[in-house]
Amino acid sequence: MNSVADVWDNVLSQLKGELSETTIATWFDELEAVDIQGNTFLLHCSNDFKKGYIESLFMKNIKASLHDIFSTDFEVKILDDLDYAELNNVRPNRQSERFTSAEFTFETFVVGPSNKLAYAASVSVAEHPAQNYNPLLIYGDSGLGKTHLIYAIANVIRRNDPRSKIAYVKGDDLTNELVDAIREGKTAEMREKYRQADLLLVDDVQFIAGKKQTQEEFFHTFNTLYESGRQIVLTSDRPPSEMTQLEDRLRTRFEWGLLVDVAPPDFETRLAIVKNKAALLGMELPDKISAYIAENVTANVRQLEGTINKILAYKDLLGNDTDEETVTRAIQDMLRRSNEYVPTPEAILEYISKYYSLDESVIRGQQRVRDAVSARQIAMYLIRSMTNLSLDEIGKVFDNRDHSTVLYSIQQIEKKMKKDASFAEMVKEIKTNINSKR
Ligand SMILES: Nc1ncnc2c1ncn2[C@@H]1O[C@H](COP(=O)(O)OP(=O)(O)OP(=O)(O)O)[C@@H](O)[C@H]1O
Repeated sequence: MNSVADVWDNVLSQLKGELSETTIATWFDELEAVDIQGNTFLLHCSNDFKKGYIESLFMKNIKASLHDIFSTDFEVKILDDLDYAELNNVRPNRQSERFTSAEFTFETFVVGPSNKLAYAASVSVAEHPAQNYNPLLIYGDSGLGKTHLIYAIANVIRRNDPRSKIAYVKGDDLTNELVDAIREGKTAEMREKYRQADLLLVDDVQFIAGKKQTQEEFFHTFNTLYESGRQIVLTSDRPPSEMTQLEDRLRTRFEWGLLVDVAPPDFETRLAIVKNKAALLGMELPDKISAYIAENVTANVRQLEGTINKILAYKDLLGNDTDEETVTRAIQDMLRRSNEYVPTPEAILEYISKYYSLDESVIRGQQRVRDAVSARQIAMYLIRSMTNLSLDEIGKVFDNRDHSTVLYSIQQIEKKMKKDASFAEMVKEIKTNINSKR
């Protein structure tokens, strides 16, 4: 099942077992599936009369079918034209909010030897777009501030010219978006969106490598923007020379402008980041404690942030001061997570298949029997939380499902774990057992 529309097709075929063909043809013909948001399935119907009729007579049937498909309860909401238009308008605004957020700015970015070149290049691009470095490509390991810097660029450009069109996309989403656009016959709209941008930001561009059609589209978008003097900023986890599956014509273009790397911060920078983050959270950390954190959490800034968030949570939960014991506990938690054994998706599937006594092919496949659905969702959740696979890559493991189906499954498990302690315990136990197989 690959999209909301596929889910809806499934619901309709289930309803055929309960309602007559005429009923379905008469009342359901103007309904279209729009989205799944959390546990709410959104439909749209322009005809108010039919909408009201379905709401009063058939909601139970729709909910029951969704329950059969996903083994969980759903709310169903039918949007009228006004709601529907609102839903579509809200989305673009959300993205632009990130560019005006005070969180990811140059002011909140701590500069040190490991990132000063990337910082200086970003400031230059923000102040003089498409003049000095086009494209700008920032590369480096995860959690070292690449996304922070491109948001900061967008922030300045938006501030200097509130009308500037900024397009932001993640490399893996670009492929998904293209697939959807092709399916819905909307490639022209998609092109328009990116080729009109004054500033194009592509985060984790390495994900387009090896994707033939995405690279083809991106090549033309790149050329259009570049030739008309618009700024392009890319981030990736490696330099273009190491993107083995990237087409040469893109590789050379990525290298036209400036390549800058971000490296793990040194002790002084880590210390400054710890102090900054703590201050932003309104927490006072004794110098000794800040230094202790900076000495022990060294891999990346995301871990430093995670440690500070944990200390804050312990303080809120336990009401204790930031003594060395609390901090050590928070750091150990962080480090344990980062040193964890990383199982392969195959190892996770193998364990779940035994646990549920289900054939692996059933878990990977499309069958919707109850156990298979739960086993599949748990497997997706565990692969996401125990490996570094992207949603897209996980989808491939499960019969080429798309990333939104994977995301949906993961959210279901997260919600169920929050609501149901014994279920959470069971998932934890499966995880521990997989970990113990190292
Ligand atoms: N030098 C820095 N100063 C302040 N905060 C930083 C710095 N570097 C990173 N951060 C913070 O660390 C977190 C992770 O950074 P970010 O998301 O930018 O990493 P990334 O390099 O894009 O990683 P990924 O490749 O995984 O997306 C963010 O909350 C960011 O604000």
